[in-house]
Amino acid sequence: MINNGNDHLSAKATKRTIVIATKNRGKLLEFQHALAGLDVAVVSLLDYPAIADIEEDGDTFIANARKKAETAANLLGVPVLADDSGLCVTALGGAPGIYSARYAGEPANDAANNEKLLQQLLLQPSVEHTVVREQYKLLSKAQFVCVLSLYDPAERRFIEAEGTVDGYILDQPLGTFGFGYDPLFWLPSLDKSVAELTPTEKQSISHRGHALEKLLPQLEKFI
Ligand SMILES: O=P(O)(O)OP(=O)(O)OP(=O)(O)OC[C@H]1O[C@@H](n2cnc3c(O)ncnc32)[C@H](O)[C@@H]1O
Ligand SMILES: [Mg+2]
Repeated sequence: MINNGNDHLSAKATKRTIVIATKNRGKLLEFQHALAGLDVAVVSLLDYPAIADIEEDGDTFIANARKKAETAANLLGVPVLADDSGLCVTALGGAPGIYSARYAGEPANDAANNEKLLQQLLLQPSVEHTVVREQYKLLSKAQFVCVLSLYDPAERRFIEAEGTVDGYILDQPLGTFGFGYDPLFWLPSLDKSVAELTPTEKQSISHRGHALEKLLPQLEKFI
């Protein structure tokens, strides 16, 4: 158990608590929403300021998810779940991918990332221009990817799941819900952007929702 001098914080890492190795408030809200029915406190690394930022220097989503989960779990002495996710845009050869959070540089900034994404796409000669809702254009196919990894320090093992969702990149933001690239991600199956979905709707269709659904049967024994 980490000794950060705050007993009330250490006390959070007990039974009926799940720690998510994230500092992203948007992700945290989604986990809290998805796990609300389990009567479990969902806390994040924002609750443990003594834990330094974990460098995401892996080449893959899975490597980064494992590193975040294992590092935090070993420090806290409890199982920890990590999420490494991102946006892969076909016309950009899969970019920003694992670099999605800091696409426009440090510190991470959703608005700047979205602006950079549109700039990069508009430089591409191959961009598609299907029009939706009369004034929105679709610029490229894209996929959101989410890899979840839970590390259990007692058994020294990982449990993992991946989820994806396919869509298109819009030429301008649409909708106010969610976080990150949600206002630029169009779902043809719903005729909506991800940022137009309620938390429940996003969970039912998103990369994170799909990954969590797969992981849940194994996750329940840790919470
Ligand atoms: O590493 P942590 O602390 O969890 O937070 P992070 O924001 O750095 O998270 P990642 O390293 O996994 O990078 C994921 C980025 O991909 C984007 N992203 C992932 N899931 C998304 C979603 O559901 N909606 C919109 N953008 C998303 C968004 O820009 C995230 O910052
Ligand atoms: Mg990150």
